Amino acid sequence: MGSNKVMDQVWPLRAQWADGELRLGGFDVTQLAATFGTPVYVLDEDDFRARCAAWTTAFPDADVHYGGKAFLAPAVVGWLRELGLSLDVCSGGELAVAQRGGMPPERVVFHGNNKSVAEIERAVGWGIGCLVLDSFDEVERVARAARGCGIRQAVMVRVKPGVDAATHAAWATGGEGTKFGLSMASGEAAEAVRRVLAEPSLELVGLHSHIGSQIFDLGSFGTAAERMVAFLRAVEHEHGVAIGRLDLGGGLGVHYLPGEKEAPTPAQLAEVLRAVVPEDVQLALEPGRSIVAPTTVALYQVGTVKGRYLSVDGGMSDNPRPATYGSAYTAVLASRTSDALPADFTVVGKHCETGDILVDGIDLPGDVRPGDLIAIPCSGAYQRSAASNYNQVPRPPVVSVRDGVAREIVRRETEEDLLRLFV
Ligand SMILES: Cc1ncc(COP(=O)(O)O)c(C=O)c1O
Ligand SMILES: N[C@@H](CCCC[NH3+])C(=O)O
Repeated sequence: MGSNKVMDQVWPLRAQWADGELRLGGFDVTQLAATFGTPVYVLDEDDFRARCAAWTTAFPDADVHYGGKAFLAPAVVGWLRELGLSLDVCSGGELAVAQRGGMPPERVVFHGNNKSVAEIERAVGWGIGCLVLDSFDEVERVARAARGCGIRQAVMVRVKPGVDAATHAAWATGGEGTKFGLSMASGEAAEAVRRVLAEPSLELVGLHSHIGSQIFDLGSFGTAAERMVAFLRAVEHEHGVAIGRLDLGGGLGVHYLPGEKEAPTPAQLAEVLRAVVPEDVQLALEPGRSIVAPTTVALYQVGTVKGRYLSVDGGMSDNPRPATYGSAYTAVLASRTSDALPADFTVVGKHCETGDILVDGIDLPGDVRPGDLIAIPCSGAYQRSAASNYNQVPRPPVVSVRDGVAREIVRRETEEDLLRLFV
């Protein structure tokens, strides 16, 4: 067990193996577990900041909107604000977190295929930077809300570019079959543009596409960009207007397992897009997973060891990804070293389903025992943000570590929190 087991891209940049245990942001995992309990999500704030900087450096002239759905908290909003990033939200709840975190409204973009009238009115009334229109219904609804506020609302139209990028079917959003956006091929998107331009209370500032999430093939981003640029030029030609902005969404993939070849970087994506997007078009991007996933490690305590089953104190309620999508993770014994021969374990949670598996088949020291801490890296995206209270299990906290300070940015949920919902 050497330090090399935390040198892989799946770990936060400053994860170390020191004095026989895993250290995150300068804190031993046993210390973090003693202070905050387990399960706990530990987020390395410096790593988060460095990954944001990698995007803004790779795209110095673009607007980088962090995809808040991956993981959002008011503290995160504060970091984004400081770092000059903007924010993409897709619900009233995410909007509320943006507001709590003090994000200026003009730096927020609101997505979603079914924003409620109340959400639209709230966003417009707040002075939100932009709404991304996803249907003809929304063209009318947002126009009405803007008229009601006596303003002209900046909007984009979400377009299906017809790009089927290689990823899990549930995360692919660029093809004709998706529920998101309006079809370029069928003429629906062009019709939406016409309707927007006919509404005096709407200002068409750009076009938007997002081809999906966890995508490694840069060529797919390039193809989508080419189609969107061609569409943008066609719209400009048809209507004699300049559409200054192209938002190409998020979706850059990360690796969850050690030893895989390096994931594509923002700089590599920038190279591909620079070759396609003309200089007079302002680019916007919406990375979520690629910023936050590798910054965070999930820490669990082993409760029971039964044959190959290693049961920990969390599970599918705090990380639904393996049970939902069959997503693969790695895990390490984090609280001590061991010379015991490795054995093949299945790390399972405490929920009442056989499918409540966190890591399906992993070599861990054969003497792993109750009380040990297990760390699962690359746990920052779509885990705590997608957590549930299945089996009335309270959701774990998120602790950020930086500069010798470890603090809860999302506190642990309590049973009182759960009981407060019942009438
Ligand atoms: C519109 C939009 N933008 C950005 C994102 C963020 O994607 P990712 O976390 O894969 O970067 C998503 C989620 O897939 C999305 O739906
Ligand atoms: N929830 C998915 C990603 C969804 C992408 C959101 N638009 C995941 O866990 O990877």
